[in-house]
Amino acid sequence: MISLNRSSFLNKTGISGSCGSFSGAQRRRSASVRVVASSSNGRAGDRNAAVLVENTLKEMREGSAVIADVDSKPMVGGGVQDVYGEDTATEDQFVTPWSVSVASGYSLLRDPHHNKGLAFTERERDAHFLRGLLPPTVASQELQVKKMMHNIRQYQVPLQKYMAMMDLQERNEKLFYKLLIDNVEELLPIVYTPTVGEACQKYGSIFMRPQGLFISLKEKGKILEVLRNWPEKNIQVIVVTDGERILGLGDLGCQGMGIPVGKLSLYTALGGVRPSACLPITIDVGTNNEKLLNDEFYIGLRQRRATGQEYAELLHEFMTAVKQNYGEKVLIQFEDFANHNAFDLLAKYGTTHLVFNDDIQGTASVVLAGLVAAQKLVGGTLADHRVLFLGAGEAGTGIAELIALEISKQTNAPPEETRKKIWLVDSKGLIVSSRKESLQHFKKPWAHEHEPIRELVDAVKAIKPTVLIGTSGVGRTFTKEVIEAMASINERPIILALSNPTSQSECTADEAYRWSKGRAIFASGSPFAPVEYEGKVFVPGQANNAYIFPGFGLGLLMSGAIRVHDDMLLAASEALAAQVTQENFDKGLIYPPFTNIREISAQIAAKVACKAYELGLASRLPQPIDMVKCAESCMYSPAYRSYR
Ligand SMILES: O=C([O-])CC(=O)C(=O)O
Ligand SMILES: [Mg+2]
Repeated sequence: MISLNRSSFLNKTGISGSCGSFSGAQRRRSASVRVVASSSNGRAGDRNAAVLVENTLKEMREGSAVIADVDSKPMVGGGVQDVYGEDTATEDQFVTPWSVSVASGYSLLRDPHHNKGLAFTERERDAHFLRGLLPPTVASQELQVKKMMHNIRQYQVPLQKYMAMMDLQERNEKLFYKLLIDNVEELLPIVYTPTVGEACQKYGSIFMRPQGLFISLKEKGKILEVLRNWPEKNIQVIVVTDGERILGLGDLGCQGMGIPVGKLSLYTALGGVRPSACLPITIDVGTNNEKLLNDEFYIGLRQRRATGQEYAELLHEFMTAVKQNYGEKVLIQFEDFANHNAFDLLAKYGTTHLVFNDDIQGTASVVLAGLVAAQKLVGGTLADHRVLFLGAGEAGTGIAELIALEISKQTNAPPEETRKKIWLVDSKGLIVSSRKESLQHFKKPWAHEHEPIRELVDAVKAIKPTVLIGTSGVGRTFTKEVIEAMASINERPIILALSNPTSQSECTADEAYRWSKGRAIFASGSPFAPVEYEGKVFVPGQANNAYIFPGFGLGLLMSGAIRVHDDMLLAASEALAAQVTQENFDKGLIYPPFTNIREISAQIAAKVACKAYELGLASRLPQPIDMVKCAESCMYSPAYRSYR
């Protein structure tokens, strides 16, 4: 192992003085540079490492170094500048030495960011001390993909496929993303809903290696230190959960970690954000899930959930530490918090941090996109619709609000008026004004004048909605009677069963098509296979926020946005709706397939970034001329790089 202090670093590299391609900020920070090269084999390793350090520093000047913080492309800008976090660096990083690790030999094979397995070329095997550590054959990345897909398809049980994918992510990150990008439709249900839900339920017993950062009540007062234990310094997106409402599966405590990990792998695969810029975090304040508390394999704090001031203080320390450590342009995505915290956190930090709640805002944006697109199939405008929700939590009220906002924009009517087209049913029945006093604050705008109605089917008959949306988290609640009632009112009823995973879906695709006699325009949160009904094949759409958040986040990062604004959500919806082709409409689809998701994400990112500039919320100047090109050019590529 070799450590170079500042003077030998500068002497050896010749960086002092002109500083080559290093920027002013990097130069200032060079006082804290420590270059560490390690090898597994003692003195020979030291010699090898010295050579590597020389070479790497040379390559760093040329901008082509194989160093731990660099993925194939920097997020924005060029050369090595982003490696040093020029835009996200805070004063504090001046006193935190960061190190550039040069892995070689055995440690290179064990480093998931750089490992290529059998794809290391002969020259690379010589140059990086890999001789003998690999069998003789050299394989292409394409062959590796083929082999991995073959292996994954052998597994009958989805959870086994999930574990194989997680194992790959920990072993060879680029191959993991190549697999996911090239086989997105097949692998999305594995690394994401529905399988990720089962993985969270069984997280303790399938736990092998920790992923992400765990911040529990034990870390109170030390969260900044915990953040600094994470190896990557240039973080741009954090997905954080407290595990209280994981999909529609309820409180899974610390085992909710599967969700931030899964969401961030989509940030990279679907949105092109560098993996090293992504940080999954689970905040563990306990769990009220008795089964987990009594499970000997449970990995979290064995106590009931902290609430009130204790909860608020921990969250506040977290939010403060994130800003202090990563600056104000790090995107914090709240995921799968329970209603009572989700709305409060968004309101509390929406004005001081770059925060986005995927369940409230991401889901709203994807559903609005579907409804905008559906106008091509049903005719008319959004303002012609009456919408009924089953479920009045984050997703339900979030979607309702965004629809009302869009109709207001289209018609110039105030939201108080446009909200009247939208009705919600919760566990007590239709939300009506006579219930107003006892309602949680986020339900109050939806308490319209009407007599109380207990059952969903009666609400359908009374309200006569054109659109029925399930956000209840309770499976099989769109019964035959409910769907038949929708079909008797509408020629083409729009039915969205959004709860996840599949077990919690309000109805299946088969039920929606069969009970509506093939007339429903149907989409669901979790994927369903195509359905054959009376000799015709119906392909259900997937109304999942995965269409939105990766491109939305990319747009925020591209523009250096400092706050999220509702108009950006509307822009994302319009961009997504515009991607639905005539061919998709001909199949009854209101969403494009996931196969082209990276192009779709680039379009969404471009529109979101444009809106950020328009609203004066973008900090990255000058504004790019061609936003789509800019989005595409800063997307991460999973292709192997050549290590000279
Ligand atoms: O994760 C998903 O599939 C969608 C989502 O945010 C949720 O259901 O909470
Ligand atoms: Mg969610």
